Amino acid sequence: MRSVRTAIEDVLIFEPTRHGDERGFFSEVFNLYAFRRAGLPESIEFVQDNHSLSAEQGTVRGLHYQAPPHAQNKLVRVAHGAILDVVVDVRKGSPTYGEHVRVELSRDNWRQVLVPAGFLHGFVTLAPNTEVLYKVDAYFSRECDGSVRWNDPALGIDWGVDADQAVISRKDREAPSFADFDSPFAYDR
Ligand SMILES: Cc1cn([C@H]2C[C@H](O)[C@@H](COP(=O)(O)OP(=O)(O)O[C@H]3O[C@@H](C)C(=O)[C@@H](O)[C@H]3O)O2)c(=O)[nH]c1=O
Repeated sequence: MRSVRTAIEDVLIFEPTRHGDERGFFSEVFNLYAFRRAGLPESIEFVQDNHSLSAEQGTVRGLHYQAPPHAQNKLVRVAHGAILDVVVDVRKGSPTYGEHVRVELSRDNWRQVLVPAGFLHGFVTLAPNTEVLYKVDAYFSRECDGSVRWNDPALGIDWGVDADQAVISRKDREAPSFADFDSPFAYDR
């Protein structure tokens, strides 16, 4: 399995092998040994699998984080459809604080992104009926669940969708601005 670095340290892209034949394909979408060899940190042990369906193209989910002590590393992939995945560094003191990477994940490119704790995460769907699956290494905590306004100009993210066209939850529409966000994460190097 290949892994690819991104412009932000610690945000990794994994490319598991897909074995195609006349029936379709087979793929080990997660193999702990192979992922460790490809760069998944030893400290990450996944405990929960999540799966979401977004019916409409142009659905935005994000930007989300879970604060300590329930901070989550996430390994994100797409089983059907496609997304533009967005990861924003909010580790205080990080040389890339406030910067983001965008990665297209799809049923066709079969890529996975590691979203480290200390990053905001969100995506916009690029196709109808897109199914996103991700592993997390801390259980969901409603109290530690937080969000930042997805299209805050201060973040300068090109989502490729206008605010009045995006399908978005009420919680995400009302999320605080980046200026009002006091990040609970620190850069620990
Ligand atoms: C995230 C989550 C939500 N829920 C519940 C809470 C709520 O009633 C319902 C829908 O939750 P949300 O609106 O937060 O779902 P959603 O907007 O899809 O939230 C997700 O967005 C992406 C971008 C992420 O990175 C995830 O970590 C998560 O924050 O599911 C759980 O039971 N467990 C979970 O782990």
